[in-house]
Amino acid sequence: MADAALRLTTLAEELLGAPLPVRIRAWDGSEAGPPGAPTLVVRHRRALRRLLWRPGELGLARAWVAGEVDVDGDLYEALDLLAGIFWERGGERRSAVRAVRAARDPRLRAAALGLLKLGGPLPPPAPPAEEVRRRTGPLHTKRRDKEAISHHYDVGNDFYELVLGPSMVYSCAYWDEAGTLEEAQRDKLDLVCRKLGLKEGDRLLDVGCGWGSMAVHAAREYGARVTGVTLSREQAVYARKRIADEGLTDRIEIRVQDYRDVRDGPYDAISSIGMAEHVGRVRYREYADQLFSLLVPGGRLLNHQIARRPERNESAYRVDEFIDRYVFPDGELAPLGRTVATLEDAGFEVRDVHAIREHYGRTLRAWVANLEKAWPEAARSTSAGRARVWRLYMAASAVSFERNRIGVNQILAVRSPGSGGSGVPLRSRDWR
Ligand SMILES: C[S@@+](CC[C@H](N)C(=O)[O-])C[C@H]1O[C@@H](n2cnc3c(N)ncnc32)[C@H](O)[C@@H]1O
Repeated sequence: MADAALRLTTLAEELLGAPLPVRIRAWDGSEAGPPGAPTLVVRHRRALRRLLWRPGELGLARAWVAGEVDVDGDLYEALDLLAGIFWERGGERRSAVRAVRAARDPRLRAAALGLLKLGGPLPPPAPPAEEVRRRTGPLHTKRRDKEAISHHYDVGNDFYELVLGPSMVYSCAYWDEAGTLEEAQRDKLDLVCRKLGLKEGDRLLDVGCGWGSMAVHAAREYGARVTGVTLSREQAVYARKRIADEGLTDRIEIRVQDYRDVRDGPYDAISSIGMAEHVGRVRYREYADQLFSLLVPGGRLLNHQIARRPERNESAYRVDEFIDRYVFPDGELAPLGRTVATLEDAGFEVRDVHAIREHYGRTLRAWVANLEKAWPEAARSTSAGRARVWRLYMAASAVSFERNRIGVNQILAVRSPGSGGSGVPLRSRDWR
C-alpha cells in the first residue's frame, strides 16, 4: 500500500491532463510530486471516495470540510497552484466536468477503482453536514434569500467576533494609512461617510447593516440618524445591544427586514456595503430602482460590491460550486460594467468608481490570521467543519482578489435633481 501518493498523483494528472502543481502525502506516509512544493495531505482513504465521486473543486472541498485533506506549507500558495487547475488565462473556468468525462475512460476508471480498493470497502460518501443541498426553483425570492442569509450569518456571533475582531465589519477594509484591521475598518467606514457627504441630522439608510458597525460610526461621528436593515436575526440582536451600549438608541433603528420592504423614504443617503452580492442578476434592476426611489433628489448611494471579471458565459455569474454549497448559497457576482449600467438605467448619475481589490486581499488575510490564532475556540463556537469552510473560503478569496480573478469597487451614485446640480464637490481630494 506504500504507493498511494504516487498512484493518486498519476491518476490526478491523467484526469486533469496537466502536471499536478502540489505534492501529495497519503495516509500511508507515501509522498509524490514536485519537491519543495506545498503538500496536499490526504489524511484518510475516505477522501478518495469524495475526490473520485465528484472530481474537481467540489470533491476536494468536501474532503477538506470533512477534515480528510489538509495543506502542509503555505496555504495561499497551495490554493493559488490548485486554482490554476480550475482556471485558465482570461478567467474562464476549466470545467471540472472535463475531469468527470475523463473518468468515464475505462483505463482511468480501473485506476480509480484500484485506488479505492486500497483501503478496503467503505460506505458511499455522504456530503459533510455543512453543505447546502442544491436547490431548484426561482432564485432570490424573499423566502429563499432569507434561508440563504441565515446559512451564512446565523452561525453564531461569537464565531464572527473571533474572525472579524472587535470592529465586527464583514467587508473589505481600507488600508491606505492603517496598520491594523481595526484601523483599516474604521477608515473604510469613515471613507464611506465622507463620500456620502453625511452631515448632522441626515437620514442614512444602511442596507445589509451586518452587526451595526456603519450605523454606529455614522451616528457617533457624523450625527446621522440611521436605519439599518439586515435579514439576520443574530446580527440584529448583536447590533441593538451594541447601539444601546454606545448610548445611540435615539439615533439608530435596526430592523430585520428585506431591503425590498423598506417603505419609509426618503433618505438623504444610502450605504450598501457587501450586500449587493446577495441580490442576484434577476433582481439587480429592482434593487437599483428601490434604492433610487428611497433617496431625496440630490441623495447619494455608496454601493460597495464585489465584482467578477467579465465573461462570455452568463452562468459564470453564479459563484463557484464550493462557495455556493458551503458559503454563500445563491451568491452571484456581476462584472463592474454591468452594475454601473444598471445603476444608470435606474436613473442614477454615477460619479465615482473606486477599485480597491488589493485591500480585500489584505483584509481576508487578516481574518484568516484571526481564525487560525483562535482555532480551537472558533471550532467550538460553531463546528470544526464550518471553521474549515471559512478558513478555506477566505484564503481562496484572498488569492482570487490578489490574482485579479475578482475585484471590489465602491461606486458613488447620485439621484441628481432635474436642475442638474449633483451636490458632489468639485474637489474630491477629501476622499481619494
Ligand atoms: C457581507 S454582510 C455585510 C455587513 C455590513 N455591511 C458590513 O460591512 O459589515 C451582508 C449583509 O447583507 C444582508 N442582506 C443580504 N441580503 C439582504 C436583503 N435581501 N435584505 C436586507 N439585508 C440583506 C445580510 O443580512 C448581511 O447583514
